[in-house]
Amino acid sequence: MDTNKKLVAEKAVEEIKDGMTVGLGSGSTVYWMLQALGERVKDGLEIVGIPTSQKTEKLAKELGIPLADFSSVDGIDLAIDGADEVDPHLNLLKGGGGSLVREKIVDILAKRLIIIVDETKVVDYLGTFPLPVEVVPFGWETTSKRIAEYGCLPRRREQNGEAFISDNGNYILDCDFESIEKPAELHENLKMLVGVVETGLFINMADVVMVGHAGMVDVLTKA
Ligand SMILES: O=C(CO)[C@H](O)[C@H](O)COP(=O)(O)O
Repeated sequence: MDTNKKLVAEKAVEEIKDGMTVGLGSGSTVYWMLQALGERVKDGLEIVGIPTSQKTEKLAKELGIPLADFSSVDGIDLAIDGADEVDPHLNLLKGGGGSLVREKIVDILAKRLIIIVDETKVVDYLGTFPLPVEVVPFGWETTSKRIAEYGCLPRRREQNGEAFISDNGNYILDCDFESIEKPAELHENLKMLVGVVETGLFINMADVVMVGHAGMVDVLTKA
């Protein structure tokens, strides 16, 4: 399985050129992207990265990938990120690693967003993977009940028996919808709820999805 993740990650890194400011996504597929990018930087590639999570920041530093101060960059040329699900319209469900807010802030700024996944992530409808929704801790039980009215079962994410805390100091509710037929509408409705910071639905954001399967890479582009 990791062979496909590595393959697709290496293919995406070929798109990075000298002088670019690059959004660095999060997750186990992005791990391979960072490894390949670290090698290219060692060979002289000159780029700066904007990490989307503390984990990515730490790994990028270890690999010698130069990072920019986000507040000082004019724009992002290219972002490369993973996803938990991709639908036929290239809408995404993300946040399995809990980094959805920073990922969305960085990915939305990028002139081009490349998503790297293996074939297990490609679905007809989003929602088999529970939708991560980041909420502020204050009054989270109330927020959770209001989210549930949209037809899901929200569960607060736990780690080592404690509430999982995002890089932004918030909780993540994993919301089991089973199937999301209208992701754009659902995203807009959930965003309207006070207490919701962001949802893991990335609508109309990806320009390219690279899918690794059976030792090959399929490139899906927006119709
Ligand atoms: O959204 C994410 C983290 O918040 C990741 O991109 C997503 O979970 C995919 O991760 P992986 O490549 O490990 O399957």
